[in-house]
Amino acid sequence: MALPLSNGTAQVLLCGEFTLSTSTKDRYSVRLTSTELQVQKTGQTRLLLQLLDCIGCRAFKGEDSSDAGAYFSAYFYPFKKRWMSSGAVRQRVVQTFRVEVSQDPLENLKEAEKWAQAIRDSSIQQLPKQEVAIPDWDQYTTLPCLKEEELQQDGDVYPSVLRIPQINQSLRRASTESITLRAWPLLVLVNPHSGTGHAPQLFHSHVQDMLTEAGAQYTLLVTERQNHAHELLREADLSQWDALVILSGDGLLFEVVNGLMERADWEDAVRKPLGILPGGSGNAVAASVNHYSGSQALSSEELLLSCTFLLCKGLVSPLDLASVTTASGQRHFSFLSVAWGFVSDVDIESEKYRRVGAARFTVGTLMRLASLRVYRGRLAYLPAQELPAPGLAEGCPDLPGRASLRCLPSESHSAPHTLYNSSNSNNSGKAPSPGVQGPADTLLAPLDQPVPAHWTVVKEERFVLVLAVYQSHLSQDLLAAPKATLGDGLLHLFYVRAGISRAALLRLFLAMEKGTHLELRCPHLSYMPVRAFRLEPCTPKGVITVDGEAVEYGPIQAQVHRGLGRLITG
Ligand SMILES: Nc1ncnc2c1ncn2[C@@H]1O[C@H](COP(=O)(O)OP(=O)(O)OP(=O)(O)O)[C@@H](O)[C@H]1O
Repeated sequence: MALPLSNGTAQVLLCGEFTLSTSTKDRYSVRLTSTELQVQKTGQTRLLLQLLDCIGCRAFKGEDSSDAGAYFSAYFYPFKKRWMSSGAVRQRVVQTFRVEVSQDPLENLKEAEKWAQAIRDSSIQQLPKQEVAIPDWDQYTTLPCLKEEELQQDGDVYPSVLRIPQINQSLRRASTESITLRAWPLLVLVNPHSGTGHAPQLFHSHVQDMLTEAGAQYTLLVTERQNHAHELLREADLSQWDALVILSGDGLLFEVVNGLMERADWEDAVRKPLGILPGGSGNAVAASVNHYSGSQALSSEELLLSCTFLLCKGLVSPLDLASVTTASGQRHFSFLSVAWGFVSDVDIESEKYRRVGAARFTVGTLMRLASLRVYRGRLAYLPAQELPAPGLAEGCPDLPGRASLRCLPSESHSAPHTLYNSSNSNNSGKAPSPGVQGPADTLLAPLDQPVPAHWTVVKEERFVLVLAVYQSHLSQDLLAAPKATLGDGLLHLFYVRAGISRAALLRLFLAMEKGTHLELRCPHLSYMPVRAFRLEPCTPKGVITVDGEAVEYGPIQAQVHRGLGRLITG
């Protein structure tokens, strides 16, 4: 029988009449279309639940053995107005129906399973459209370096005309694959030391039920020490998981990425989709993922719920990684930032205030402002406009489009599994020794040689901070690069020259909370999108951080590898 169209566009897939689990008295007419679940009690307004907001659906028998009926529950997380404050946040809505189409309990369960399967399949089709931003360089202007005479020593007087960075993005779309749904095995890594030390509790109170609702099968691993995840991911058999999920700050993600990049099979390993859930202090990548999804800025448990929802939807996007090399030849793979000066000092010095959570950065900022330092060094970069947008890194041919992790073809997940990959062990039984792996840095000259002639060398040598960031957020409260998008192949390079007043610097950071710092037209602030940069500190002591982790202090350089990794986003 051909089913009618529901509203002129969406095809009605299933129709039925059920009671609610809570009351078997009233009957509800339920229709599943390709975009929504419609629920109506006779004579009442129709309730419409968007499948875009649905993370899963399951069928089950009643607890009472004398109950012949079966049930299905669908889990939705629509945006709802906040109670007592502005804005809307996702909130859980569960619809449970009782199915009794026959006297036979098995028949009823079959019918409930048919509905649950159809709701799950249709929800997965309802992924947000896949969009990847490709910078249009004609529309892309940078904040120019000013001539010395344009600078005011106190930093509070700004020139009247300054070009502000703008990016007009042309959007390329790719279609979502759709293949039969299956349970998806995840490794969830939780850092009990991150943030205020409550990540394991957050997992149990907020995350695990949603993963179950989404049909995920997870292995939970609470890290026992620093570098535990790094060592594990360097050797683990990755074939048993569809994705690696990190409930922590950015530091544990850094361990995971670098563990994967130290494997002999790094090219495949780094393509394992990564999910990030905020359980740390800064939570920059989690805040960025929330931002890319179009949601308003959130923090704490609201951010966790939003990121868990996005994780459950399972949409995978390309993730740029920067290869960062230090003077001793160490190579780190970075997804977030390289910082020197004010930002890295605040990050590391505020470690002792960890117990106050994200507020540790505010305390650290105020303290460092009180004794503002100037750092001497040389900075050079390769402007992004110098090169066409780089192709994606070798080994990731099917991006930059986004695809649903939950629609990918089944891999074989043969049991039993150990955490370690036996094929990685040699005959002596020793773990393989880690080494520097990864794609060649074709844009960089060796650190002991001058930068290539076509690079731009910054004239100034006295800085308050140098910061390269490649996600929108530097922390959940700092929208540092509002135009940054996933897989844009750009390092967003900022530097603040010495001479800025404390008040002006504070204004910059306050404006950064809304992402409007470039609009302040501060003459001490420079910004440009680059593909590579080199920083050579002359100040003998200092802190350089990569993704918020302190690394060897001294000359350092980086180049972007577009779309080398993959991140689960919304
Ligand atoms: N079990 C553990 N015990 C101690 N340290 C750990 C453990 N597991 C991981 N770490 C380390 O804890 C440090 C802090 O973790 P992480 O960066 O994730 O949290 P955070 O600093 O609170 O958050 P953010 O980086 O977002 O500000 C990292 O250097 C990480 O390597």
